Amino acid sequence: MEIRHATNPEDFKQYSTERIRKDFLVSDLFGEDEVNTVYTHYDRVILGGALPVEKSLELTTPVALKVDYFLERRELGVVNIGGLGSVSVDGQRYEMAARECLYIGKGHKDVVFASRSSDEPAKFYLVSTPAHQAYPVQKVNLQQAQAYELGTASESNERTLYRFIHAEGIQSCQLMLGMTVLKPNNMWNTMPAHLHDRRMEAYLYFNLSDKARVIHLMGEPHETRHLIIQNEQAVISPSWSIHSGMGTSNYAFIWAMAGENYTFEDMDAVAMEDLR
Ligand SMILES: O=C(O)C(=O)C[C@H](O)C(=O)CO
Ligand SMILES: [Zn+2]
Repeated sequence: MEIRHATNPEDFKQYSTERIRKDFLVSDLFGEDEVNTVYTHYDRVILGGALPVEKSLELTTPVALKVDYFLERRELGVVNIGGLGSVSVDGQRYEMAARECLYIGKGHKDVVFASRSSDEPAKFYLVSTPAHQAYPVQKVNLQQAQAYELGTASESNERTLYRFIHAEGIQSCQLMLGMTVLKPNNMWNTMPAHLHDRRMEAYLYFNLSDKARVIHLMGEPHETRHLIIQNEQAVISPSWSIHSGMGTSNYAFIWAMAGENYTFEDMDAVAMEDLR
């Protein structure tokens, strides 16, 4: 498991392109027949990917966690961005179609990822956060999730924001997770931008063609930087950073937050005139 340390926004101002990518861009989550994880010191969130092709894959316990099993003191959100598959939790199997989300609470010992077909494997994006209480395993799909229609055609940001794991949906200790899908010919997400100092956030961009890119904006509002992001790469957004993107085509992304407050409502909007 790779470990990413946290950054002070004052230091961040000096970072080169290479350093920004090294610290905040998460690539190569999805290797064939691999489970890959990245531990961030931002609210101790772990990002991961599981891509079972020829065999099923167990969620093993990285030595660095110093526990007997992965979910001993953690909870986990799983979203399938690939073909049909399943996730088994202590022997109970959950079929996972594309864009379905499974929440697995603290205390479950065995988690196994599998694909229905190696020609069109499932691809599981994982987000795990520390947990103090055991909430039940639950699954949700796009039809069942709370959906919000956001943006306007004139601002090129018409999109549907689905909330999966949140206070009025699947219950968790601190993980909040959902998916935002941009409509065709719409490229902007999360502009006007916002901050939420009580929570970090991570975005996994997907559904981009090989040549398409998202220009992701980060940093304090008066000192922004950018990352050029490819399909199925994630970006870590510290609590002091805006997180907004503009694509060369439309795309979708999975957002996940963790930290102190379990709400969307404590976000601070950033005025356009404050962006630099
Ligand atoms: O499209 C959007 O806007 C988002 O998806 C915003 C994220 O959900 C977010 O940043 C929540 O804090
Ligand atoms: Zn946010």
